[in-house]
Amino acid sequence: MTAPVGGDLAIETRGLRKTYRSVRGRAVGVEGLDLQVPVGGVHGFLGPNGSGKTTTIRMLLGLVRPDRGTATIFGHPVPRRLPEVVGRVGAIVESPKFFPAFSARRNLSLLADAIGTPRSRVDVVLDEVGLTGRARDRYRTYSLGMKQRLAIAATLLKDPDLLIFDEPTNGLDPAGIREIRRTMRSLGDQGKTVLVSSHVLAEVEQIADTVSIVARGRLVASGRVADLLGSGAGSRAVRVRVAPDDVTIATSVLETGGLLVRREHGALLVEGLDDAGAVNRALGERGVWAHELTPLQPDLESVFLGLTQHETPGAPTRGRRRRRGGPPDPPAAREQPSDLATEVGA
Ligand SMILES: Nc1ncnc2c1ncn2[C@@H]1O[C@H](COP(=O)(O)OP(=O)(O)OP(=O)(O)O)[C@@H](O)[C@H]1O
Repeated sequence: MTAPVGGDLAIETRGLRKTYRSVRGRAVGVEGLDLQVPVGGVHGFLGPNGSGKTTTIRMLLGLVRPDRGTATIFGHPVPRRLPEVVGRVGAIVESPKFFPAFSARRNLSLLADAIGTPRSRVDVVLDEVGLTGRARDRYRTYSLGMKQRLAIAATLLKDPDLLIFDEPTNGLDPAGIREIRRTMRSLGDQGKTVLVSSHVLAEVEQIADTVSIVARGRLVASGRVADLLGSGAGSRAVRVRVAPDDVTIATSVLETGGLLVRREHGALLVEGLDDAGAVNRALGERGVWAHELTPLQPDLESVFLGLTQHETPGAPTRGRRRRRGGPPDPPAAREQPSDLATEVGA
């Protein structure tokens, strides 16, 4: 198991389970989920489509009743004691409704009145999400990204300590995604806790301090992003450059040594090694000298794929299984550092 994320927890679930009625009996939404979200910073809640992220968030917010298990927000059991803590929580689960013909400022002012928040907060939150310059324009003229930022602004009106965003960048273009990311990071830097669900790893990798990875309703890994990426544990792939005339012999030497070699942009991507020095040695023994030998760090995407791709229904969720047949797994998927084979769900 990775090192505990430590300190107080904004969210904790234990053995959380939710099934839905389906034509084929009961479908599992969440299966015994143990989740720990530390106070402060951005926590990525990651998993493929249908892995139970939305169901979990809906249970935390009292929108869906769990079959079993417990959940707390800032130590308050939810949904039972949700009223005690709801003032500290802002969430976007579905697209909120705004009046299309009203400006952002007018929409937020109405909302501030409705929830009993001073109107002075409106300009603060518009600034927070970078909408000050467009605050007087009608909502219907906004891009999708701006609409989503306004939704975030609405959740910030009551200055919550915990923000829960379910796939907030869905459908946005790269500029919109960047804006939302920037906003979430800034909230995390202010000491707020941001739980952001996503199935797009690359997005979360850049802003999350800690992550939980779920597959088929269960936790398969959690911890600090740096730990999950195996920092200090070494990389199991290297990029090798040799003289163009040596590419064929270098490929043959390395493949004979049991390594997987791919050509990529004029370089060789070598996978399946325990020690990058072995590549150098093997080449040197055949009189081939590398111009470049760069260990490659696995990214969160490959960690995620390694942990979630091979989950099969009813299978245990600890560790990973190798695919039968087919090409070898990518480096991070094939050989995770031991702290990746976390058993937080255990
Ligand atoms: N209201 C419902 N009725 C029946 N099954 C449901 C319902 N809501 C969710 N499910 C099922 O529960 C499982 C988990 O769904 P959920 O939406 O929580 O996953 P998710 O990780 O949020 O997925 P996505 O990234 O696609 O939003 C899926 O198999 C889904 O089909």
